[in-house]
Amino acid sequence: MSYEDDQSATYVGSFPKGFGYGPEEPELEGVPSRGDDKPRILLMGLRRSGKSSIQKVVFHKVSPNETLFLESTNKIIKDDISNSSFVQFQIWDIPGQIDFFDQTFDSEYIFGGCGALIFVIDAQDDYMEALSRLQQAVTRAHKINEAIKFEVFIHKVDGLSDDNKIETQRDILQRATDELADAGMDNVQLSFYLTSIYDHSIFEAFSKVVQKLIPQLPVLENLLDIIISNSKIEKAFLFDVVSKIYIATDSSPVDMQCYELCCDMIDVVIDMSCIYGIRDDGAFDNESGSFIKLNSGTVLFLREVNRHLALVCILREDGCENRGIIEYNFKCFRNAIQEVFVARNKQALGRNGIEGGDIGLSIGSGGGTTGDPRMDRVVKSVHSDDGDLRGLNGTTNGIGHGVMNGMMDRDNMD
Ligand SMILES: Nc1nc2c(ncn2[C@@H]2O[C@H](COP(=O)(O)OP(=O)(O)OP(=O)(O)O)[C@@H](O)[C@H]2O)c(=O)[nH]1
Repeated sequence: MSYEDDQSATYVGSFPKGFGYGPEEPELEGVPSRGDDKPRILLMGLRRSGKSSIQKVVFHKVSPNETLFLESTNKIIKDDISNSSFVQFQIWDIPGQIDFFDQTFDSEYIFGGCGALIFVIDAQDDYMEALSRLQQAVTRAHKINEAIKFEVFIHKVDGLSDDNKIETQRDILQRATDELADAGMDNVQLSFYLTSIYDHSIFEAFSKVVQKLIPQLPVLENLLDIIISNSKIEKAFLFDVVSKIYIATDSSPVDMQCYELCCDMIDVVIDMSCIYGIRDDGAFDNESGSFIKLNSGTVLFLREVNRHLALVCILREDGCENRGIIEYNFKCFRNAIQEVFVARNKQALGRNGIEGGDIGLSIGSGGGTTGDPRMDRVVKSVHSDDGDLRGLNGTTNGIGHGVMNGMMDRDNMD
């Protein structure tokens, strides 16, 4: 068994040249590349279950139909996904025929540095063999590395009716947990997802897998909660633009249609930028953004956070009467994200500056401080009794920022 890097997997298929997973954004300069110590995601499952297709569709913009004739993988393919600071990992595509008990399979090495193991089960096929392989893989991997997150993709569900999907998921979940219990591993948690490369389900599932590997997730979620509550936004996603996986969202539940709408918005903006953008490499720059009103009374708002990250929000038309406040709050949000990057970089460099953990703690504690003074400046848009829109300084911690308050106060402006 050879462990070669797949050179062909380092560019982004149909995306404009220069807008792939290129070098990290400038703010990461100086941070040593962590290479093999990046979180590793293993893609496992029987042959032809769809592992390579998933990887190609999600991270290399291959269209689902192009996967129809993919050749079977016969060696471990490593794919380095080094995008924004929050999206950095390796995906290892493990061939379906691999034997975990073979001496050439270095399970200590493979499972040892693994953050998540995705096991793909073909829901259109008989899955009994897949379930026994799943149990073998989980048992082996858990013995070596108890921290691994186990994610089961019940895949190719596009071929099943809605009732059949639910029934298949219930059956697989039941059997998989029973088998693990029989093997004395009932303490191991498996997460199940219904997926298909022919719709957004695979992106949604991958989003959730990747989020579990982002240590700053609670911080990001909190920042999103703050911006939505202060800007009359209904739902906000922080997207990795290239893959269209969302690396964080606010704490309200995710509705699949909203997610799809936001993905479509990214496509529209990228397409427009590529066609009419002034830069040769098209796509995103720090002025990228868009405000789209739909005839349903919904408004989509997209702003670039950095070269690979975008904030995409959904709001009601009456919630964007004062767009200035939203734009202003977005700037606070962008600065806050920037500070999270800085903290992360400092951590990566092992310096004793701001520590990412500290930020996470102070936000997560709900004690009122965001841990990030810039986010405390978020301006809250509220309707006063007389119907006026007023800008108030952030109520997240009660820390006053008189200047900002004065700037955004509608009465003062009048
Ligand atoms: N209907 C349907 N077909 C899929 C889906 N995902 C993958 N396929 C098809 O499944 C077949 C096998 O996909 P691969 O990605 O090569 O499978 P693999 O698991 O990597 O296979 P090995 O390399 O042999 O381990 C291809 O013809 C894909 O087009 C899906 O979501 N729905």
